[in-house]
Amino acid sequence: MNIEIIKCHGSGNDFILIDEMDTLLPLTEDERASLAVAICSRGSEIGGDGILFVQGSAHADAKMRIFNSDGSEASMCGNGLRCVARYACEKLGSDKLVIETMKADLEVERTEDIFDGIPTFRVEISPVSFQLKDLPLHLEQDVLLNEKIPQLSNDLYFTAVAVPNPHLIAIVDQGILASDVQETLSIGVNKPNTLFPDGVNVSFVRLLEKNHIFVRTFERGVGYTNACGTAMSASSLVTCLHAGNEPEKEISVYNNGGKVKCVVHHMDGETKIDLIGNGTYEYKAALQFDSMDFTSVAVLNKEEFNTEKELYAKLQDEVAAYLTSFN
Ligand SMILES: N[C@@H](CCC[C@H](N)C(=O)O)C(=O)O
Repeated sequence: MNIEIIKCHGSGNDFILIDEMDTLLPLTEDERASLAVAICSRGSEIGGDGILFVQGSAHADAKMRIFNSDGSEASMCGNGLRCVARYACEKLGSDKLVIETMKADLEVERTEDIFDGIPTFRVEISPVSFQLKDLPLHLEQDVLLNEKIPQLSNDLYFTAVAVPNPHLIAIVDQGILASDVQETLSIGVNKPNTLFPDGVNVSFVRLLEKNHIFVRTFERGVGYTNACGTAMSASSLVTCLHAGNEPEKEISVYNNGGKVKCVVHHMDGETKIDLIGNGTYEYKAALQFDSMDFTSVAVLNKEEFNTEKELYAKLQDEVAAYLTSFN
């Protein structure tokens, strides 16, 4: 079987994008999961945090399905949606589309470059829910807003939010960020456990200056990634609620792969977040598989997007220089 791919990333959160808009690949659900595990493995020639399947939609312009590198399917992926937005906008010749995702149809649009020459997309992150049943998080209460979870830590204050994939967020200082607290805690809530039966994305947020934050996420189904778009959106919201950042204003969100901007909107009792950032292509190629366990792959006709990679490296240099002043 041959599969055409585009290797792409949003803030260094990297994906293998597969176009099924015209014809679905003849893959069972189990085979989609096996494909994700095989080609996302960092030991494989490709490697990635997940697969983005871009499909046709009965009612929207296109549909995104996201599989994590462990083969689990997630309801949403913010960085991935920007890559899908770019792909679908270019394919359909439009600057603004609606993309169907597992739980919502989301608006996406091409917007002003976040850095000279870098294709940039604004994607809608919604629906937002603080109801613990929507993560799920099993506690004897309905919501968790800047509160302790004694089973996890005696010191940290957590907020739980679904956007709609599940996030657990703590605002921390540099000492905690530099420690192994996040990794230990994240591994605990992503193995069989009674608090989070479906696992959870865990983010530690450092406040830099007003409307500027740093976010690191241990992703469910993956582990540490350079960045997680839904987590950066949810973290921006949490800092508006608990740390003096402002809704309706751009919040610059720095991460280990670059930076994005988020804008938190509260309208008519509903919360939505704009996630704005790059959709960068690394290369395109055809993958040739001998068998449906996808363990052996030949990468054919590889074409690199070198200019895009060079421009993105400049954004990363600028981010590194900014972050140095907080060390
Ligand atoms: N990296 C993504 C989120 C991918 C899904 C996540 N690991 C989950 O299981 O919920 C993003 O950019 O939002």
